Amino acid sequence: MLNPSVAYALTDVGFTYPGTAGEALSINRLDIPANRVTVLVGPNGSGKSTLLGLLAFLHAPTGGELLYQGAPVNGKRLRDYRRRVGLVPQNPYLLHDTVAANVELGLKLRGTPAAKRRVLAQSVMEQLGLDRLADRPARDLSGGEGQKVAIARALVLDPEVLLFDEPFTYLDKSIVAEFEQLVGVIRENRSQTIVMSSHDQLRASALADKVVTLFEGRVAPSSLINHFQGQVDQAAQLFRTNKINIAIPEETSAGAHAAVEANQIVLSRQTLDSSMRNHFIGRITSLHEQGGLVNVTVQAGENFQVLITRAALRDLDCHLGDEITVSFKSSAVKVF
Ligand SMILES: Nc1ncnc2c1ncn2[C@@H]1O[C@H](COP(=O)(O)OP(=O)(O)OP(=O)(O)O)[C@@H](O)[C@H]1O
Repeated sequence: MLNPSVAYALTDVGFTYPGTAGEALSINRLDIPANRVTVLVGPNGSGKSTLLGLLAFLHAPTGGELLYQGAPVNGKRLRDYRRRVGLVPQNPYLLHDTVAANVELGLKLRGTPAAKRRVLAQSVMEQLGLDRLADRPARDLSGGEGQKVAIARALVLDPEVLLFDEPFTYLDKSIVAEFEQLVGVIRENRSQTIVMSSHDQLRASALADKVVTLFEGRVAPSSLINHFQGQVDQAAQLFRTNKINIAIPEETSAGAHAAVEANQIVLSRQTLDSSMRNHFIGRITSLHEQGGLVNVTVQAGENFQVLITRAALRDLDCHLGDEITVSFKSSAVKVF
């Protein structure tokens, strides 16, 4: 049944690049909410660009079912669907022409009259601070400016979905702030579906209504901010990395990866007397502000990243290099 709050629904979706042996993507179940911001995070090669390619209808899944607004997407109608979304790729292709001509490109291909094209492009260029560059050859632009042109080219078509592949890669700090503002406005208006990929999990989380973590082509059960490799010792109910042993939920049987959300970890000066089964004593190796919270890195055998409020940090009265205990429940550990 059509659920208007879901833009894309994926069931058992697989994708294999032609001529390759293994699946680049294998997703059991994933909904992308409509008119919300979804961020895809995950390490290099985890499948973010491949998934964006499916959501942009560049290619059809090689297995499973992809529904867009409740309708199944198949190879035949990909071109029609493609017109409804705007993809800004990691390395956008720019024409040997002016910035304005590049921004107008999609409109031109759709047969929009020249006068209307100019008005629409002008408005988007102003919004992105590109208007002063309108007559410059696009090929002479910096990486960040080129990325902005590609963003403008997608925005000007007013698509139902905007897809951004690693928008932070080339953007310098001030442009990132502008981009975040733009996404914030679209998010508040609830007028378009946005899906973007990012390496920067914490920055992306601050922008997102939903964060999807990909790992080896699959959707991971947790973010990978605290991600450890090792193996399960089921008898001892432990996940053993080669540095520490982490208490895990009873029912866990196998998995070579364990992850704990940064906000599930508690910091304390002394080891807490609590029901939490995981306690590791370590030292603070970095402290920095992140989206109104403080990101504390603790080296306690493994590196742990913990997000706490500024008030909590003040109460703890801890500083760089101090000894500190990280604690979390076994139920906070996701093994996969
Ligand atoms: N055109 C292609 N042909 C064959 N294999 C590909 C192709 N593009 C990607 N792959 C493979 O598919 C897997 C997923 O790659 P993808 O580019 O989707 O990951 P990603 O998460 O976007 O990575 P990155 O963060 O490095 O951009 C990788 O194993 C990659 O080598």
